[in-house]
Amino acid sequence: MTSYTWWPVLGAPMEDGLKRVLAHDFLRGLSDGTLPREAFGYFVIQDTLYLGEYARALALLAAKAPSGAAGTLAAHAGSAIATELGLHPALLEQAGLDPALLHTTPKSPATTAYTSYLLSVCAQRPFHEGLAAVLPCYWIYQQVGMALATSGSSDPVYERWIESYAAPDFARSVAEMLQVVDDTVRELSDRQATDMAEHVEIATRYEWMFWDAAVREERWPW
Ligand SMILES: Cc1ncc(CN)c(N)n1
Repeated sequence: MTSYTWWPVLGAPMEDGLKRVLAHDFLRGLSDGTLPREAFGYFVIQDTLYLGEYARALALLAAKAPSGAAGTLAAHAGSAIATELGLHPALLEQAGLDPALLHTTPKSPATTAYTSYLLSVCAQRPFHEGLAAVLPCYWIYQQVGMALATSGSSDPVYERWIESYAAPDFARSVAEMLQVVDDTVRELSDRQATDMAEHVEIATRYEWMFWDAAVREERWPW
């Protein structure tokens, strides 16, 4: 990471967030197999809802991107849906949960907040700010996948989830996005780089909140 131009500018808020994420009960439970199936199912369903909006956010960014990055972002908007979403129904089934829940569950408060934030930044703010908002989504999941893969999980369903984020295919797509971030940061003023760092910090907090909502099985008050 240290070889990237963006790392000194954007690395600190994500590293801090990553420590908190790795210490969270959700990921500890995924790793040692104690995570309740209900919390995992809640996460997978909410993640499906999240990924649909996330793909839209990437498509909005693709439309604003400089020509060198537009193709990468447009391709990612498609692959976010194809690869990650492809896994979710199978994970639910393997976990003994009903995949039909994918079609009947509404977005939770945390999912609503995170996806609304991503969509508004990508639609209404300059390209570099939107890019900063989606960066933790890539970087944190890759780091989580690699960290958890060192010991794996005794639970085969959780192990399958971990493997998907420790896989070379995911690493390749993260590397593509990190390169886009690098090319972007090189062209920015200090003020613009600070704006990026603020979005990285907010999105990193949302990543933590997303796992936290799953453990609490967060619901709307009515
Ligand atoms: C909430 C969330 N953040 C990130 C990722 C990884 N694309 C994800 N699947 N879900």
